[in-house]
Amino acid sequence: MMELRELLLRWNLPHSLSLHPTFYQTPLPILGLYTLFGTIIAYSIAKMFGFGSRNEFAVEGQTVVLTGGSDGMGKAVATQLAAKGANVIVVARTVTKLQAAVDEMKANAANSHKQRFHYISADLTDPNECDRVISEATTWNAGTAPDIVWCCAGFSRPGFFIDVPIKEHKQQMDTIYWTAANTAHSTLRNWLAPVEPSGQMKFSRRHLIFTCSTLAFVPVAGYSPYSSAKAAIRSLSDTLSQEIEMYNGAFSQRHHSKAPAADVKIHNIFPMGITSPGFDNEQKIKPDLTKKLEEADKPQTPEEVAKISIAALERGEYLVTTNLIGAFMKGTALGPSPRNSIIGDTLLSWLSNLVFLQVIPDLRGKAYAWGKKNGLPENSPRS
Ligand SMILES: NC(=O)C1=CN([C@@H]2O[C@H](COP(=O)(O)OP(=O)(O)OC[C@H]3O[C@@H](n4cnc5c(N)ncnc54)[C@H](OP(=O)(O)O)[C@@H]3O)[C@@H](O)[C@H]2O)C=CC1
Ligand SMILES: CCCCCCCCCCCCCCCC(=O)[C@@H](N)CO
Repeated sequence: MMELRELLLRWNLPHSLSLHPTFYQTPLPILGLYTLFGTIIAYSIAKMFGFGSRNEFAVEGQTVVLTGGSDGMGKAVATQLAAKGANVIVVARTVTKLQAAVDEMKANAANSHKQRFHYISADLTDPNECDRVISEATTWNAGTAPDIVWCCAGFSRPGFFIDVPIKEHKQQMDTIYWTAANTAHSTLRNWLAPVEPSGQMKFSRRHLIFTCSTLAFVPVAGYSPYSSAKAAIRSLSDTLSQEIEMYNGAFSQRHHSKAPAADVKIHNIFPMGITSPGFDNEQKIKPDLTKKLEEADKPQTPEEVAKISIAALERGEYLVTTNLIGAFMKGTALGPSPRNSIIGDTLLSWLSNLVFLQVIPDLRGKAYAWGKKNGLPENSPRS
C-alpha cells in the first residue's frame, strides 16, 4: 500500500520534517480515513459553537408577537428579545401580568428610544381573538404584519387518564393545541396572502415558532391531557414545514407572478421542566408516580430555556431541545421531522434508540411496581 512518504517524494514536498518517522509511513487509505473523520468532527464542533454560520434569527428592529409572553418562559423570551433590539407585543389573558411584562421589556431594551413594546389581552382558545391579535399587531406595526410570531401560551393539568374528566381533556386540547393552531392559522393566512409582483416590498424571512414539550416525543404516565395535545402541535409543525415549502417556492418567483410577501420558516421548541408559575401549579395536582417517572429531569429556569432556545434559532434549528436528556428524547422520536444536521441527528437517533431500549421498559416497570406496592391511586386533588 502506498505510504504518505512516497506521495510527498513524488510531489517534491518535504518528507522528513520534525514529525515522528512512523507518521510518514502511514498508508494513504488510512490517512484518507483520518482526514475524513477529522473533518467531520471539526465541522460538527465548529457548527455546535456556531462558527462560520450567520445569524439565522436576527431580531434587531423586527416586530415579534409572543403569546404567553406574560409569565414563565414566555416572559423570559420577551425580555431577552427586547435586549436584542426587537419590538415585542406580548399576548395573554391577564392584563396586570401583561403590563408587568411590558415594564420589564422596557427596562431591558437595547435601545429604548427606537424600540416599542405593547400588549394585547386575548383568550387564544378563540380563533376570532387570534385574528384580532394579528390585525391589531399589524396596525400597531404601521400596517405591516409582524416578522416573528412565537406561540408560547399554554399550561399543563396533569392527572391519570380516567381520573381527569373528559371536559378537562378537551380544555387541555383548547389551551395547548388550539391556542397554537389558531395563532398559526391567523398568522399564516396573513403572511401567505398573494401579493402582485408590483406590490412586493423587500422583507427578510419571517418565522413562526411553536413551543411544545419533550413529552411530545416521549410521553410519561399522568400527562395524557397535555402530551397528546403537544404531540398534535408537533404533527402540525411537521406538516407546515412541508406545506410552507410550496409557498416559499412561489416566493422565489415573486418577480414574475403573485406570491407571498416573504419566505417563512417554521420552528418548534421542546423544553423539559421549567421552574415557572405554571410549573408550580401543575405540581399541586401531579400524581406521585408522574413525579417519580420524571425525576431524571432537573427543571431549568425560564431564563435558561429562553436563552438556549434563542441561540438554537440563531443557528437555524427546526426542532429545538434545551438539554441533554431532551436531546435523547428527541433522538428516539425524530421520525419524519426535518433534521438540524444530517450527521449529528443521525448519530443522536442511533444512540437514543439504543438508550430507549432500556428506558421504555424502565418507565413501564416503575408504573407496574408502583401499582403492585401502592394499589389504586386515590383521586388526586383537582381544583
Ligand atoms: N413549565 C414546564 O415545565 C414546561 C412548559 N412547557 C411549555 O412552555 C410554555 C411556557 O410554559 P411556562 O413557562 O410554564 O408558562 P406559564 O404557565 O408560567 O405561563 C403561561 C402563559 O400562557 C398564557 N396563557 C395561558 N392560557 C392562555 C390562553 N387561553 N390565551 C392566551 N394566553 C394564555 C398565560 O397568561 P394568562 O394566564 O394570563 O392568559 C401565561 O402568559 C407552555 O407552552 C408550556 O406548555 C414545556 C415544557 C415544560
Ligand atoms: C438518557 C435518557 C434518559 C431518558 C429518561 C426519560 C424520562 C422522562 C422524563 C420526562 C421529563 C418531562 C419534562 C417535560 C415537562 C413538561 O412538559 C411539563 N412540566 C409541562 O408543563
